[in-house]
Amino acid sequence: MFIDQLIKKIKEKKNPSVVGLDPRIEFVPQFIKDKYTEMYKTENKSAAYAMLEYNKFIIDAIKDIVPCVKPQIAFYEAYGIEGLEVFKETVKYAKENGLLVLADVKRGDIGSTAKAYAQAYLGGCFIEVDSITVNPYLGEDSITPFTEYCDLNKGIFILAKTSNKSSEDLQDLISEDKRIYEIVAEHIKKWGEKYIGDNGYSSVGAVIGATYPEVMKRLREVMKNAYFLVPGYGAQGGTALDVVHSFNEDGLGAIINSSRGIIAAHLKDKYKDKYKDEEFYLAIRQAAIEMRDDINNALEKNNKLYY
Ligand SMILES: O=C(O)c1cc(=O)[nH]c(=O)n1[C@@H]1O[C@H](COP(=O)(O)O)[C@@H](O)[C@H]1O
Repeated sequence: MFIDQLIKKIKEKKNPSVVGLDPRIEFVPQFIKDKYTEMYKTENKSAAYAMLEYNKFIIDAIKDIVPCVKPQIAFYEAYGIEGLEVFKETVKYAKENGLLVLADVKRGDIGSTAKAYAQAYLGGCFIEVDSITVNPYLGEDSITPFTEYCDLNKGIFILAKTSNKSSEDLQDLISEDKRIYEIVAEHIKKWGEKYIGDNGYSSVGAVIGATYPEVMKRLREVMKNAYFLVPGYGAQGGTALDVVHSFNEDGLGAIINSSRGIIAAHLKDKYKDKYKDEEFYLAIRQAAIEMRDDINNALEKNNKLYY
């Protein structure tokens, strides 16, 4: 089961965090950009391949620290065909280096179309990843084509309560005395029941923003067996003390994402003067270690540290 593989990696690395590979050209150090500007005539191609090299530096710097990476496809789509090639190469490189890949693609469509999306990402027709993010608002027949792959060692994380401010517009509305996100959570629980692995967790997980710790507490009660993917730590203001609520008492149950907070660490004042341009990846490594320690310390304080 995907979820048991994820838990195994989390335990091996003693780290319940994931680095979001969400590259922006302005994050890429000049020495890499110069190399690709010389190599390729078109701006799109040179930018995309510069981002690939930057991603590879990041993967090399964090592969012994984190269990997985979460590339968000929008940052690759923005560079067209070359961007998509770079997405595929990034996934391939991460897998070759022993990392699980949670592709953030947020798919959701009518069943027949969802089947094609599932084929593309979980069936390997475009690229084979370990899990993807899914949008639940089209209901059960839009989810089944993805959950069917959970029998084949794949997983999904379904949006329950997103980290952005405007998630309140729809997700917090009340229907029959419940918030919409609570109703979604009940569905996620039901959809995941068939896919519970050896550790008691389902390969059908939920996305809950780090920016809503109170909601996290509530949804932890609703979905005991769901693994939570928790974005919003760092750049969006979520803290280790906030995300502690996403873990169960067994110290498992959540994986916390940070993208900009890690992959742009070399641009922060804190590290800028410490590392040369060519050593940018050392700042990224240090930021990933600090995030791991920050979360583990908070778990320990709350008697939830597993290892
Ligand atoms: O599904 C996600 O990963 C996601 C859900 C959500 O509610 N909020 C959220 O920020 N994300 C993604 O998580 C990442 C957060 O990036 P940073 O804010 O840079 O750490 C981005 O890739 C977002 O698209």
